Amino acid sequence: MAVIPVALAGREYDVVIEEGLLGRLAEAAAPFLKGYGAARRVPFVADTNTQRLYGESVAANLAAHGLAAEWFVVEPGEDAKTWGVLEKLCDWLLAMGVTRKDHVFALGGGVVGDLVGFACAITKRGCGFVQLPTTLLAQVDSSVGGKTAINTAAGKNLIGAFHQPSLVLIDPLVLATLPDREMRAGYAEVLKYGLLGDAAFFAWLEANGTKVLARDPVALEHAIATSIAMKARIVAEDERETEDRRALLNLGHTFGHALEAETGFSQRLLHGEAVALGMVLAARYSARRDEISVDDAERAARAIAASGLPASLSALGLTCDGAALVDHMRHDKKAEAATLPFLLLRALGEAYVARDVDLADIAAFLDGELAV
Ligand SMILES: O=C(O)C(=O)C[C@@H](O)[C@H](O)[C@H](O)COP(=O)(O)O
Repeated sequence: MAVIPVALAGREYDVVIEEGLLGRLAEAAAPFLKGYGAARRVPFVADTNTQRLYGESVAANLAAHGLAAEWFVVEPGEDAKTWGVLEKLCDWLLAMGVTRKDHVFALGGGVVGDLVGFACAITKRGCGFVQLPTTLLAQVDSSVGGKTAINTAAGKNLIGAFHQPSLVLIDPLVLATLPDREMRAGYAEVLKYGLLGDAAFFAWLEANGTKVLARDPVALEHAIATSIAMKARIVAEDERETEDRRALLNLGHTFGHALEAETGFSQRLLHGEAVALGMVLAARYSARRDEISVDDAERAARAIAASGLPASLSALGLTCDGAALVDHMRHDKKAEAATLPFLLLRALGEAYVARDVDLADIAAFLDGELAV
């Protein structure tokens, strides 16, 4: 078991990692479970998969404590992060009578967590929520740190708010049923922590990545806890991404979000896969600027490819050119009046924010990568 505090003054919360936590939800989340009305209803949001897999056991555990789980269920996938679904969810929370002192439970991956977090940020101007992440990506990344959002036609996560959860409960056992492709997509974010800030962890992942992907309990818990410890530290230092610190967590995302936009946020490229390819591009672009060696860039690409993640832009079969991808990047939330900051590498294990990147050069670089 590991407990990692996210040290935000006055709003500190814990991330608890322990096998079997979901089956003991009523005990683990006791301070945040109140229940409305005579039936003592508790609002849960899930997707059809997580509701089918865990709905019954969660409801039984709550029932044993005199509480009744009420469900708002969305379709799996990014289509749930839309205005339409958000509106229905907020109306449902209002109809349930949720107050600012209450907590909504988000049982699912990053899509459910981001959607619920944003709904809770704006319902009654802010009610509480508890993250119960069921994918590796949500466990190591999106459930922690309070970035909540929906997507719009203009791009990914462009409408949202910073709204921290009150508790994050991570049960690594739920990953047993996660499809391998989703597991690999989450593993991309684990590799990200090594690449951006911890060379020793990156080397450990090169040696132990197969065990993590095979859900070896010891390797998996180490990977999750190390990832979250870094994220918690960075979020506590720069909660709202104003000081070039939290932006480091965006390594691979500027390229990645552009690829997701170009592929229509579809199953063709999952978020973690786009980030993996984005990190390869960030590493290669860093080598193009002579900031890391070509050998190091290819070492990063090999670690990504060895995990079964996409490491070649040309293999995606896109029909667009580099300029079209750069157009998607112009919507990046990191964009400033005169420049678009890029997350690049000074070393494997040391990312930094570059403000001197010429977008025409990025387009030319991407044309080269599309053609290789
Ligand atoms: O928590 C953060 O900060 C991150 O940037 C983590 C990312 O991995 C995550 O995908 C985040 O939601 C992306 O943020 P965005 O600001 O680029 O939408």
